[in-house]
Amino acid sequence: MEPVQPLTPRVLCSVLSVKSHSCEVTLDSGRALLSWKEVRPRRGRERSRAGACLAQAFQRVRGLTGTLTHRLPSAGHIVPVSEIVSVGEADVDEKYYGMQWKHMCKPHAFTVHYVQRMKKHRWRCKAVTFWCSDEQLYCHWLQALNDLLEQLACRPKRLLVYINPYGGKKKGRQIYEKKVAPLFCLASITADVIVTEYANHARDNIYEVNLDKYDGIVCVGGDGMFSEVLHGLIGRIQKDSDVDHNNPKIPLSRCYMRIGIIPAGSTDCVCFATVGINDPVTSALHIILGDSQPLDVSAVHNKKTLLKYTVSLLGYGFYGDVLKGSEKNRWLGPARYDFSGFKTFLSHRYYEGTVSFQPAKWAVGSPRDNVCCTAGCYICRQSSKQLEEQQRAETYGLQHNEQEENWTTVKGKFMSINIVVMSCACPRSPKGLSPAAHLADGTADLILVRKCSRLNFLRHLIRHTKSNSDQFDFPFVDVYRIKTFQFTPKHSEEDDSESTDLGNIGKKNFAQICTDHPTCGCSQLNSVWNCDGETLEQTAIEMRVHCQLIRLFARGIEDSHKEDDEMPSRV
Ligand SMILES: Nc1ncnc2c1ncn2[C@@H]1O[C@H](COP(=O)(O)OP(=O)(O)OP(=O)(O)O)[C@@H](O)[C@H]1O
Repeated sequence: MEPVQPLTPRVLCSVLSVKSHSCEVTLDSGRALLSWKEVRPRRGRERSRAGACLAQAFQRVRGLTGTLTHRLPSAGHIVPVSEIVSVGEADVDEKYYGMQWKHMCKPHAFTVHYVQRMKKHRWRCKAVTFWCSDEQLYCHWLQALNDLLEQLACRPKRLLVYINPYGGKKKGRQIYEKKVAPLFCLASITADVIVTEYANHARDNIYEVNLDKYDGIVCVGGDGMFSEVLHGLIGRIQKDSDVDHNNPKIPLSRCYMRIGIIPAGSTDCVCFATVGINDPVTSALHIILGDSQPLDVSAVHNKKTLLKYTVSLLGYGFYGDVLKGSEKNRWLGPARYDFSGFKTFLSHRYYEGTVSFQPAKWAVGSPRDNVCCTAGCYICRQSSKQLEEQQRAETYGLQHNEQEENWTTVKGKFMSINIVVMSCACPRSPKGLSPAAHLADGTADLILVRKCSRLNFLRHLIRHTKSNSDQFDFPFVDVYRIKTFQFTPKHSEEDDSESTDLGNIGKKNFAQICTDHPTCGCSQLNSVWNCDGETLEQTAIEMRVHCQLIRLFARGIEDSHKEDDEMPSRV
């Protein structure tokens, strides 16, 4: 005979005390909700024994007779169990105990730490302490809450943390120690911390470390640091599964280990676009809750060599030049991007080349449909289903041959060519470069800005900063939803290096001079690619989007209207 399991009640309800107020506290295991609400004494009726007793005790201590009920707001609090950070025995302060509970036997208290949503997607960890006089009841509550938390299998227990001590304002280590480590400790997460000693330390370390020990990798730094971890993890997974990532046509193995980003850089674009804010505490809480957001990754190749992976921007022309210019002025800190942006705008360069791409015909959305990617995005979920079907088909040898699908080619002179895998929203441009781009739909948005006047280009740029204007609504801007892309500059590197033509050599040298003296008005032949904040040496590239290749400890940007509705009221 099977042992009989003790029956845990689906709903646990008790009158406990919160900050000297009697509250009806309910734990609904079925719906995984914890709620508490003040017990209001009704006129002409007696209070519950425990409630009356507690209220009297506090009234006596504080001399609040007759005023207690007026001081309490009536609305309650509801916290999903999935948003509880931890539950633990509370310190029963001697002084507090002596003063307020002296008429009772020994009080017992437990504290629930939970996520509270603030404005603009910011999260904070709040605490509420529940008091009761009955030890058995107290144990029952602790047990019930901890049992429910134990069932949340998505929560990480052991993390590998890389800190870039030189990213952004060089506060990575401080941010981790002061804001993040205490929260991890509260949530009983153990972390192995590595403070990087050189660029690419994290990437190289990921190739060597035993990843089975960890439930996730966390990087403390900016987009550059995230990119390091991304390259390390994707590279490691391909190596372990014998996939040649230098072959641009080959499907890559997906990485199921999640990456968390604690923002501490000059640009925290990936964090901002996946969480909605670059705030270390908010990101730490998303990690603790075990959020999981799939993310598309594009692989950029030159012939048969992998150059880089990108999750945000692959930009040629304006954004390539801004990055190149900013690198000369690193000493300016984050202000280097403004300075370089201004200089690049004044130089007003355009570049010639041929763009070819395969449109994502199967995609559910389009770049101009105004459907933004939010937490639980319908479009990304559709892609997850399609991806599963595709994988199933591949298992049965029914491979889909995309080589045969049509390519579109555009030749011309471009101010900028941007391919964005996500919206690229950041504090400066809250909508991003392509507001309707999705995090995990297996596509990228290609934005072609053809040669135009300086004024028109300025108008296009300014629209990125306004929430109600369409930056694509110009005759010189085209936007496409794509899955693969190729670019051949008019003056390819090979032509330049192999050519012995005197005219070409002269042109090349002249272009070099003019790069350093942009005000002379002649055009530099080629720009550089800005690949998630790093320059690529090659200009002739091909790119392919890999649907949901990695996962982040994030959930996408929560709908702010929904967020306001869900914002619990205070007791
Ligand atoms: N210990 C280290 N010393 C020097 N460079 C490092 C170190 N650790 C990491 N890096 C490199 O520093 C670069 C910038 O890091 P990070 O992104 O954290 O800061 P940032 O100020 O935001 O820079 P970015 O301009 O890339 O946004 C990354 O490319 C990373 O590879």
